[in-house]
Amino acid sequence: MKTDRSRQMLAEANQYLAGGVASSLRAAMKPTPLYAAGGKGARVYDVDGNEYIDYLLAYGPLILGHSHPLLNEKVYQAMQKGYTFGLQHEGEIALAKRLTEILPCADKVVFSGSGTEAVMMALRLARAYTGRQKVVRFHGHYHGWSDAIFTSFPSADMKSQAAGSAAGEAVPGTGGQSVNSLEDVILLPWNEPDVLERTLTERREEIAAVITEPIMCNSGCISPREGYLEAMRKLTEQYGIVLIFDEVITGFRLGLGGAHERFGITPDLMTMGKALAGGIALSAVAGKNEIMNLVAEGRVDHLGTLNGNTVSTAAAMAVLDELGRDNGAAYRQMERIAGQLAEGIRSLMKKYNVNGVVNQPGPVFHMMFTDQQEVAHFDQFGRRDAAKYGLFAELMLDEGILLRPNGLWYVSAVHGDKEAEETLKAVENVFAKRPEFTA
Ligand SMILES: Cc1ncc(COP(=O)(O)O)c(C=O)c1O
Ligand SMILES: NCC(=O)CCC(=O)O
Repeated sequence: MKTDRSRQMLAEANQYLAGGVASSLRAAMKPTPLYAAGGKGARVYDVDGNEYIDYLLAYGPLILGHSHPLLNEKVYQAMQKGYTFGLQHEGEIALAKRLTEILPCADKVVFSGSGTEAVMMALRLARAYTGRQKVVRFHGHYHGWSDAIFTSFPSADMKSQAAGSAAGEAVPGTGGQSVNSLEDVILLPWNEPDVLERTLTERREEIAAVITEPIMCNSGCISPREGYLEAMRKLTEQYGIVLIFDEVITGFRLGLGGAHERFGITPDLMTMGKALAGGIALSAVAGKNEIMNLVAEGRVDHLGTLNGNTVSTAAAMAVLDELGRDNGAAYRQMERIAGQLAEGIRSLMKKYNVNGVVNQPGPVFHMMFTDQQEVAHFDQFGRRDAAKYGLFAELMLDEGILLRPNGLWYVSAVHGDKEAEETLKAVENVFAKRPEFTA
């Protein structure tokens, strides 16, 4: 695979763009960060003329794949009237109404630009609502890069998360983060009901919110243990603590109603982003009236110049139309293809004596190389062979498959049998050719 042009462009970018890439994670791609030339459907093309089946999907948003005709049409139509007004417009009412119809937890919503902002807003609402300061979050989860909650990127560096773990202390994850920013954050291991119960019971007077990914997609796509989220719901309710589901990944991906609909557990607040507008910047917080009305009452400020702009709201309506069509055909398709891939990879692991685990809760899954039988806890995720997976992702590029270097795969509604078949062939080629994967 040729990468000359991408390498040249990175060298040029480095002169003007700090770090060369637009989000720090992207620098990790081997053999070099790639430059996109375009994408169509499930495929993406780079500037060296390589074509890939895309499972990076822009880190999650491209749930309808690249350049989807309906999304293009609706965005173009919206642009003809104006990109954004700073005035109110019909599209934001339509989308807000639609979200309250499809999300079980949503009486009302507010719009913002990124998942990071949605999380900031949800935490603010929770503190205002309860009059308390502390927030419980968990090892291995990621809730955006704001000072208020950032503790390092889980798959990139486990150390800072582990450092304070015994004391429930969260440690700032990056240079420049206010050293006091996490004073109000209590960091706990996830999927441990006893630890949660003890902490919430002992510190209930101080805790405003518990924030969790309903499935730990950022670290191994680990599912909650039986009864864990139910216990979390029950305890938070009992102690008047706001339960926030961060559904920036799971929202619109595990189903139109996200993970909370799938699990039948209604959080007080939910954050969403990524897939919501199919690749155009838009995020939102949804929740129950009691909390969301703090905005209407002027007790919580919610701001953002581009919030609810015409282009992003039109894009989201198109995404929701397409995902809701034919009684959720898109979800059946994504589930089927993701299941086929996960099962196929597991059988190839067996066939070639490769030690590994694939956790596949839905159209997002995590593939790991490890000697362990299962990865059901963050500690087990920490023991996977991340470097080996990095090599695998690099070798898959040669086979025409674009993967996120950390093991997380996203499947879109336009990935079909042909893509799945080509992909499994590619996995087989890598396992067959390279002895380092065989146990
Ligand atoms: C669960 C979760 N929450 C929040 C975020 C932050 O979203 P964004 O990158 O749009 O700021 C992400 C991913 O980036 C995420 O995976
Ligand atoms: N799930 C976390 C991400 O996808 C982060 C993407 C980014 O900040 O570039």
